Amino acid sequence: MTDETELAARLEALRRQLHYHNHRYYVLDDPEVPDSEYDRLLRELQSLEADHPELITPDSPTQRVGAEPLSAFAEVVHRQPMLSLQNAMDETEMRAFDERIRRELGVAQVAYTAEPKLDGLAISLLYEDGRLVRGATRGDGHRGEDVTAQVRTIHTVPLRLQGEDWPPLLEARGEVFLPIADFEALNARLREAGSRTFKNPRNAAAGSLRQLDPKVTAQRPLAMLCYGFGAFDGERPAATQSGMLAALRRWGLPVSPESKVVDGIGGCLAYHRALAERRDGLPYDIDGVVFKVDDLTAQERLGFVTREPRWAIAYKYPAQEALTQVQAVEFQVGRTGAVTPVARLAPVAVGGVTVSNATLHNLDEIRRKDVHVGDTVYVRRAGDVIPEVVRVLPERRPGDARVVTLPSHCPVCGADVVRPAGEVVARCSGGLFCPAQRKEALVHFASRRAMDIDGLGDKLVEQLVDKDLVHDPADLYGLAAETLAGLERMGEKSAQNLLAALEKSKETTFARFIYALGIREVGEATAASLASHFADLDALAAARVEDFQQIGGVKGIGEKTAERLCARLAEAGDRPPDGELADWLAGLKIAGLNRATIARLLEVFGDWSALRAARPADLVSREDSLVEGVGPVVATHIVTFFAQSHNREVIGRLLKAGIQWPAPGSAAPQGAQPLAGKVFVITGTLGRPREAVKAELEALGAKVTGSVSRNTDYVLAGRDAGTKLERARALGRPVLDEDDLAALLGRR
Ligand SMILES: NC(=O)c1ccc[n+]([C@@H]2O[C@H](COP(=O)([O-])OP(=O)(O)OC[C@H]3O[C@@H](n4cnc5c(N)ncnc54)[C@H](O)[C@@H]3O)[C@@H](O)[C@H]2O)c1
Ligand SMILES: [Zn+2]
Repeated sequence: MTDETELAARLEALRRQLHYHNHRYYVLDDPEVPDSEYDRLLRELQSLEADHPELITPDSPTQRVGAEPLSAFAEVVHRQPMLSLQNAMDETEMRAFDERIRRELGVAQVAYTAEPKLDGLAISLLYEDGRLVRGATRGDGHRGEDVTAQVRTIHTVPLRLQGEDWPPLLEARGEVFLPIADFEALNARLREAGSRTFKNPRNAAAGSLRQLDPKVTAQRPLAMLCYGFGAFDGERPAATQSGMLAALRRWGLPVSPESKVVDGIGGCLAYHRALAERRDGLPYDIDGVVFKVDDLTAQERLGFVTREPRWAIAYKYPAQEALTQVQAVEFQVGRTGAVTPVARLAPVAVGGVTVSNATLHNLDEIRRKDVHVGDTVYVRRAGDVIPEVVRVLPERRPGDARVVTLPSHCPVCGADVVRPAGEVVARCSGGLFCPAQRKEALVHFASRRAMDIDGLGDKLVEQLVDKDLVHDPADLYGLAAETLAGLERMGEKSAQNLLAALEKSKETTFARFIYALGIREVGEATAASLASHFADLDALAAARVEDFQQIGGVKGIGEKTAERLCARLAEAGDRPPDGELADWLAGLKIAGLNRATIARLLEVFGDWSALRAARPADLVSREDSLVEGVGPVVATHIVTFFAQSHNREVIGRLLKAGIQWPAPGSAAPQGAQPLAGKVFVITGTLGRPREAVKAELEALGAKVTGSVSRNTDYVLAGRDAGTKLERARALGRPVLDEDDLAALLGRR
């Protein structure tokens, strides 16, 4: 191949790619690659064309602005073309621009208007006799799309101009954009609805404005700011760009409050630098600063080139989006045991910093975005938002790309990783010994409502762990006075105090101890329920998930069906013959009661009399928690926790260190035991801590159990009592409130 054919092929390839990307960006509002990638291709084409001007074709992307208007919209021919802007990527290019302007104008210093370059899409607003008659997109610069109905839905666009001195015809130009927060909210909404999300606020703004149905546009919180004017009939109210902006503002058009006149290149650079400092905090995306020669006569003298005015420039900021490769996906374990995936990226500059990690949030997110190790991804870092993998380019996926899977074991400690059904977050179950969770576990263990170790707060835990003196709670009980006294802000005295507090903490209650273990979702109340349900720690540690649940009622029967069935049974006269009970029930044609359900119903309530005696609550299918607050998810957390041999080992050492609690019932005093032999169940919220009530009942000889059965003598029900109360009623067991109990004990 000769050099010429090679060059021609390259030019052709670049043009083809740029046309393709233009279409995705301008027509579909769904770019495949970030701007940095597009700009790289465009710059390559520009430099090849500069070296070989004879090869420039009129349809080359370097010769045009935007893309042709979408035929679904009516076409608008602009009275004055809507152009693009030349770019400066760095200070050198910016200085070169200023030098050229000064040379051509023959002046020593130029005044420029400066304003942020909002990243949205250009809009032309035509006002005739002060009324908005047309809104149009830029399109290819000559022909745009008529979006009048859509523009009318933008609150900041005035439908009528204010004041008197506006010209009979005015074309205002500005940028339609979507603030970052509204963009995030819009994407969240779209994601929830299962719709396609937008890659960035610019595409979201363009996609929202270019909706055939203006009702959709009306639901998108678009904003608009004017930065100039196009067609203008009549006398201009000012001789400068800034004066014209002031006039637009006076007529009620929104103009950027950041817009300002700066002097010379020094003023430009200072403005650019100052705005860069604030860029991350701005509520909208900007991709640079636009500088325009302020004097309108000078603008006219400078004129235009093919696709851009010669009197304006966009001095760009570093791109906030880039392409890079996912080199690995690692899992990090947080202080609370949450296992989160992090993408390790080939380092890439985004938004002015080098990014080499991006959070992937969780496994669902990885699946939704379909991220594989080896993928080329589109990363975005804008505002204060942490770098994010926006999407994958599946067409660039290498053959050896790997699917990401959740590790079965914690990468830090090796304990099982659990992710209960329906939960998004996966967690390490090695709470008591996982180094990642060490500090959190120790602080919790020592906290007042857990083991109540006075003087052992965050700061001290921090030191003990960082100095490698303590790895798990059991190590606390082996600390020596000399070791402690040597720590920062610890004297002899406080060391002695801490040792005393540790000693004192050894006398505890079963409930406190369970709570102190820091099992996921086992709070104080649940720990108390567990302590009253299980005889001892061994029983708790040996429990299986099923041991926390009790299946009640009849599977498949809901509340409505149960009520209807009971009503029909109550009004039924003759008892059907035993063998025909199933057919008879089917003949009732009760919704929700099919043959399979009937078969199960008869398994539980064998005959006619049992069935007649049943109340709706007895029939409704349910999975009761045997232990208050312990549903299937919490049960899974408890079982997995005790399944970790390291957790059990730490518990063993804690007990060996001397931690103990009174066995249930052992605290019973010798006095009168009016409740001897009575079986109580406590449910709901009582006026006093449940543990205290329980202790009192036990002191009076009662046995307190966790579930209601026919053997239950009394159910003590507090506020918001749930299934246990229902069950008590269904089984006809006496229910007491706290006043009833006091009366029972002869205290009232
Ligand atoms: N990712 C892709 O596939 C892809 C494809 C095509 C274009 N692009 C991107 O689009 C951009 C090129 O588009 P362009 O030709 O519209 O140029 P541009 O967006 O860089 O600059 C011109 C535009 O700037 C806007 N603007 C904002 N503030 C302004 C102000 N104060 N004064 C004047 N104009 C202001 C106007 O809408 C104007 O049309 C590049 O950033 C390019 O990377 C990306
Ligand atoms: Zn772990």
